Amino acid sequence: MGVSALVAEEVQGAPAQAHLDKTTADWGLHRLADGIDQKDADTPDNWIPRHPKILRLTGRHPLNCESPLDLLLGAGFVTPVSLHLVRNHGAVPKLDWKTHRIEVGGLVNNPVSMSMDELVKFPSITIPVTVTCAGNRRKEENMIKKSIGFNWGPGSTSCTYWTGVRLCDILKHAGVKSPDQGAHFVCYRGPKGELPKGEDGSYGTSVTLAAAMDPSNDILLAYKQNGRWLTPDHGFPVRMLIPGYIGGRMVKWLSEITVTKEESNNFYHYHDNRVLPPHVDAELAKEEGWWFKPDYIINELNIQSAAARPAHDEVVSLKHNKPYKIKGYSFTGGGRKVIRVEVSLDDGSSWRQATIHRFEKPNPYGKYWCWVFWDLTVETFDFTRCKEILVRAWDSSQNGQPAVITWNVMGMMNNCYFRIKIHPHTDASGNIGFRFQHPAPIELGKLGNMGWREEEHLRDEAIKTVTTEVAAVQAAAPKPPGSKNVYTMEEVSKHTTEESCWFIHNGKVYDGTSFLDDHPGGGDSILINGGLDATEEFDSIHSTKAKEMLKDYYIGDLQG
Ligand code: HEM
Repeated sequence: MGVSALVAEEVQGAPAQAHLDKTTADWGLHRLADGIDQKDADTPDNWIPRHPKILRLTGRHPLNCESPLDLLLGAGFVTPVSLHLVRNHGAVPKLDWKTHRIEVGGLVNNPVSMSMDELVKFPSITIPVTVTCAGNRRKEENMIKKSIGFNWGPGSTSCTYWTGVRLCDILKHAGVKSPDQGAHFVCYRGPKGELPKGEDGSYGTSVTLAAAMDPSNDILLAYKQNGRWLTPDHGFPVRMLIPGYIGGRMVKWLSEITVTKEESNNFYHYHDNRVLPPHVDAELAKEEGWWFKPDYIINELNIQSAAARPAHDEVVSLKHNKPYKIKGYSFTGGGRKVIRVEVSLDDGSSWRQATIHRFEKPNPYGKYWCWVFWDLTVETFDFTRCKEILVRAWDSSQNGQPAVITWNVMGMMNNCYFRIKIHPHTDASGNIGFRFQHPAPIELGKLGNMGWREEEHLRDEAIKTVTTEVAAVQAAAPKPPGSKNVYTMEEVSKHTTEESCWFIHNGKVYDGTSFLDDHPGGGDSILINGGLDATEEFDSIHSTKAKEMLKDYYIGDLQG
């Protein structure tokens, strides 16, 4: 069976409902995306159906997306696969069920090369798991200072059923050696040559052998999501699934598992998914070897909560005092339980307890893998007495959320209080009420408004611009059209190939040709912007360091 046949296949019956309250999942919603989005048309992913409403966070390619909060939570406890967040570092590999193999080796007595047909013969389990990118809510951090990661909103979390074979069963089958015999880690990776960096261009990482062998952790080689074979974006034909861990450890397109003495030496294991102290920027991290200090790795998710209602830019009338339901999600990591969600309408002086809606039962070892939804009913007049809605949660280890952000260079694990500002609002007919403003939503509000952290950021940036860039621009004499380094749009649009690839950023023309092979985001992401204005896409993705690098590729200005 080829990829397209598998993707198009009908639901194979809903998965076992062992951990689910049957009334909560609307299986009718769980259809896959059924068409090629025009945004993918001229990218290497032009064979993958994707939902038109996903929010693309790194332009058209590679796909990194989350869904608008309203749509995500509106879909219920189980997220439709087409709305599930996607984190791709490059083009999606085109793999075939029939030829794909998983090699299991290293410190094992019987190395195994396993086909997919062989893998699915092992006993499997089906469990609901919330998968979250460690960069969830990174945009809020980036508004304080740009990290090296692109903007994620609060929607980079999703919950689906996953079906797969336990990693511990596969390791036992291969005759895994014991810690006494030097076995301490399980390393695993996707296909070689997939990504621009690292020795073999694969995305790989590791977990401890102790975690891998513990059946209470439910670590799976997953091959189905919501009852269907995986889609290409989610790792077809098989991926690692580690409940309660950050998404970055759940390697897709799983190709090799190796039991080792040391943790993974893959480039992405060290240079991704770390929380470094706030004084460490990208340069210092490299200079002082911070990427290799073992204490800064992140595995288990931290306690998190966010509100979907009131939505960003939602307006509530004050004509009558009415009940209003504030609602959102919360999750935590490591199998812990979310035990408390609290809302403050008085700047944190007092906290009201929200009602938690829990849809899963713990696994047989008492561990929880899924988000909860919560709500709290207040009265609209309550909003007259406050400027902000604050939300925070607690888990069963008494971990709470901090009030403020601690910035880190990768912009990861931001779980500060979710803060929604409340502004007085008068509509066109003179009715008074309130408008709500989220911190840093990915899409603009209906009224065209941005988040409050973005507004603060823009104010800071504007001050910097006035003092530096504008002064420099004013000092430079304007160049007449047709002179050596002023280009028309028509001229720029001719440079779209590997031999000559130009693009525009903020009215300046850049020649990215010589950087195609070395670009950390892959040559394709620059190529598909060849001849175009890439300002918006470039700014949403890149760090300050990357922006500084641009000047090396500057060749002139755009006419006008
Ligand atoms: C010569 C121009 C460019 C330079 C110097 C450059 C530099 C970089 C650098 C240093 C990174 C690593 C992350 C960071 O430090 O921000 C990166 C990542 C990336 N860049 Fe560029 N870039 C260029 C052009 C572009 C263009 C035009 C696009 C498309 C709009 C693009 C898309 C990406 C993507 C998708 C990533 C990967 C993000 C991820 O997966 O984390 N780049 N680039």
